[in-house]
Amino acid sequence: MARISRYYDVNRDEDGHRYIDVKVTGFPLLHLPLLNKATAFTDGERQRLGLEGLLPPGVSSLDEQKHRSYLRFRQQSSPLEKHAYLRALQDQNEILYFAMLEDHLEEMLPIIYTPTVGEAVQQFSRLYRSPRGLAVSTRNVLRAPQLLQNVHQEDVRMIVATDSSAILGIGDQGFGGMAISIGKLSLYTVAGGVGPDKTLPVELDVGTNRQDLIEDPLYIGERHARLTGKAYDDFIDAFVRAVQDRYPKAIIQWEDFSKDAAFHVLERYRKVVPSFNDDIQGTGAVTLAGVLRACALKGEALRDQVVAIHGAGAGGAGVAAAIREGMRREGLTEDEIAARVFVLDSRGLLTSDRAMEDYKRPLATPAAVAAAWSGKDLLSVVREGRVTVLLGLSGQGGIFSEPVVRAVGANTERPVVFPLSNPTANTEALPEDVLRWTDGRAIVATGSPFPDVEWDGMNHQIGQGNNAFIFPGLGFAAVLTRAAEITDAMVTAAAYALAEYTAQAWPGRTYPPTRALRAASRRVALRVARQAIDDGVAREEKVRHLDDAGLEAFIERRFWLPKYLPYRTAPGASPDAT
Ligand SMILES: NC(=O)c1ccc[n+]([C@@H]2O[C@H](COP(=O)([O-])OP(=O)(O)OC[C@H]3O[C@@H](n4cnc5c(N)ncnc54)[C@H](O)[C@@H]3O)[C@@H](O)[C@H]2O)c1
Ligand SMILES: O=C(O)C[C@H](O)C(=O)O
Ligand SMILES: [Mn+2]
Repeated sequence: MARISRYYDVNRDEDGHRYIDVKVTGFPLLHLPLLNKATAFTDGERQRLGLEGLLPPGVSSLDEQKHRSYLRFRQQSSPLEKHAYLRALQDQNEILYFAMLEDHLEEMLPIIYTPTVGEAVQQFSRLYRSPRGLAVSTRNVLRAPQLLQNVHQEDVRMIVATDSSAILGIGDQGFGGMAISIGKLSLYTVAGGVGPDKTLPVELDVGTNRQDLIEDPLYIGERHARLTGKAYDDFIDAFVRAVQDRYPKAIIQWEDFSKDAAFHVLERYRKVVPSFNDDIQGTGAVTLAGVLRACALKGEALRDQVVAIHGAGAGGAGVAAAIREGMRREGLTEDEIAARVFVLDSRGLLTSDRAMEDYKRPLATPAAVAAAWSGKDLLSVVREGRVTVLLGLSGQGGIFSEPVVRAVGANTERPVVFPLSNPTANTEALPEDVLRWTDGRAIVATGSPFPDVEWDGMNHQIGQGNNAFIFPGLGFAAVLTRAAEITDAMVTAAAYALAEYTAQAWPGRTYPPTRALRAASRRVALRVARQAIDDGVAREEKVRHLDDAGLEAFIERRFWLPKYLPYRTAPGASPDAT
């Protein structure tokens, strides 16, 4: 039936129940993370699969295994130790890993994902224990088709690929960026319903410009400067072509490419292979959603706001484009928008009379708008532009200083301040400072998780404005509809879906709590799938004529859940043969 892996398939018995046809038995079976049930193998399975004597005699249920693993998790002494523990569990038994994650999502999300994943990236060579995903590097990219053949999965649908040139706000990380691809894909499974057998994390190791990494004897990546220009393009071309040959149904998420490469790679491939850039598009959508919610909490419209975006890289430019689109939908003209959305890079406000990279041009403020201002730095822009919404995507920890935040607070009763840079140390301002400097009037959301803030007897929930609320649902919808392309309208639909879900389920908040990530992702998936159908890019026949209820049921049925299935050996397979 479904071709899943070189090592197993999933079939249905006479009664329609799913079971796994294993082609591997004995010791190797206990070392394949997608197949290993460990102590949950039943006595019958142990006898049939050549496992007798290889496991302790006690047979555990998944619940008992979860309990045991959770106790061990709690004994780890630091977030990084916890991360390493969960990664090791993932590499031993993926069903158990995801089952536990599902039960403790809010507690474990900051461990497998932002912020701890940032540390895991930096320590990758030191933490490295076992292989996961695909490492394409300058030494093997010419054999990319063969590398893809070496992957055991037969039907990969979701790929997260990074060249590690701009990981979170911590820059070039060489091979360590693989931890980000792995972490994002865990969210695809736990929040987005994409089975782990359908996911593939990829590191595109084009080198690193970090001399300290190149000289570190423990570093496990390529030890040379990054490829640039044609050599870089040839590298990515070879990867994309090999993916298309082996996995024609795969969607690619480009992750943490530094600004120029981010835009270049997105534009070069988005019509070639269904793909999107998470930092540009996912971040744009999640920020638009949160700002729409903040406006609703203020009792105002987006079109009434003046927005400053600090940081003009992949994230900042994506956010600017999304906010502009939101204002367009509320009826503002291009000229009106240009006078309401200000983008700053490290040299200050982008104005049309200034030198800047091409991708920034469409975001520049007409020179006339700011001609009379006393300065083009952040404080001047906030004051003289009368900014009411301040968004941080510069990766510069603490750059939203007290005067800047107070200045936003002087322009509006409810200032909206979102320091969105990750990880925690790169946050532009601490939520409690923002609330203190605005006498508790600010609406605050951050990219990394922060606890609630008590101010003047009031509890302020700090929303997590992180693209984790967008990409799992966006990618899942693209997978389910077999989208030929990920259109801008699909990304925008994701933003409005998140805002709609939050308004209904969590009315007082900018973003849902992370324990609701799965429910939020389902809504995102539903709206994005609808948009894919409306845009004519859905290649999956089965979804094209479904109404919303039908589409929702389709998504629900396909949402992967961590459960052990019974095992049979394929006809002809004998114990210990592979
Ligand atoms: N919350 C989220 O979901 C989310 C998503 C994407 C990115 N981010 C964060 O945004 C930050 C930037 O990421 P990126 O992918 O855009 O990186 P990038 O390398 O593409 O861009 C960084 C940009 O920061 C700006 N910058 C640097 N120093 C500055 C300064 N002193 N003043 C003003 N601007 C300055 C520059 O314009 C630069 O282009 C990171 O910290 C990242 O974690 C958050
Ligand atoms: O990885 C995250 O937490 C969000 C975002 O993609 C980032 O680069 O910061
Ligand atoms: Mn990112």
